[in-house]
Amino acid sequence: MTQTAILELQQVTHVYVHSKGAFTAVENIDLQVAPGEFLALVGPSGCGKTTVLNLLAGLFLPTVGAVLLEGEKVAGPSPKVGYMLQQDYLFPWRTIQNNTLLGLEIQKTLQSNSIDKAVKLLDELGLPGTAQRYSYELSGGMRQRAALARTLVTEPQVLLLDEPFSALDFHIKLQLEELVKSTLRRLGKTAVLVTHDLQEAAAMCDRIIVLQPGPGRIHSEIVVPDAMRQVSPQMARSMPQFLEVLEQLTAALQSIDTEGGGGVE
Ligand SMILES: Nc1ncnc2c1ncn2[C@@H]1O[C@H](COP(=O)(O)OP(=O)(O)OP(=O)(O)O)[C@@H](O)[C@H]1O
Repeated sequence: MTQTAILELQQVTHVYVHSKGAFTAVENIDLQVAPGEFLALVGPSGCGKTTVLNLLAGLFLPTVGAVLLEGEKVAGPSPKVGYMLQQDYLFPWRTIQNNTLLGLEIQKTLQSNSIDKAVKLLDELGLPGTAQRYSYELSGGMRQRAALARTLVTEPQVLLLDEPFSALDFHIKLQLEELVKSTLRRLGKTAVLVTHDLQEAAAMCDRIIVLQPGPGRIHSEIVVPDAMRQVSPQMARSMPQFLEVLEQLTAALQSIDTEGGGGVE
């Protein structure tokens, strides 16, 4: 075990077993995520990005190998890990405040100050005055902000983000990239982002892991230059190093394509 890793995959292979047989989705994955690190997982469709995220979340256990959270073997979902998806999954019959409180209710950790905490978080995430409104009254970008509030209210150490911005308009997506990066940095969280958007990975993350399919393995990793990591995603997009990272990513995906590992998205 690497002492400094908050999350770790050790020689992880995952096989899905279904009625027609077994399918190896990912094989021999070794991966460490440092505390406070922002890691992106990219790669062609079907290379195992969501499988890796679900393994990190403890939603299922690896067929071979181990997943460690703070050095402890993961045996199921942990309150230390929050998960945010492309769809917001807000309940339409609950107010935004009560949607935000859902995680605390599930964890049975609701306290007298929980409502204040939820409302403060909604304010901080740019949703003042929405606590008593319903999700159908909000725009897609506002709903994803509410989903982020619901994920953060339980104070997870690690956030797993599975294409959380992919259903949004470009400029809303840029706004949320700014908000998520600045909020998670301020709170000192660790994050793993799955995305098909190479620009998003380059603008938001410290390190990018490129996976290749057939079965899913690590193809390469790209460390984002320090200068880009210190600034907002929007500023990172305007730096010359941004194009260099994109070129490296494109070359990695092209080489996977050439090797016949699957289509590049
Ligand atoms: N429950 C399951 N049962 C059987 N096979 C599965 C299951 N879930 C995923 N797979 C297969 O495992 C492989 C990896 O899937 P996964 O969803 O992790 O890939 P992905 O890189 O996230 O794909 P995408 O980019 O399209 O979302 C795919 O070939 C997929 O068909």
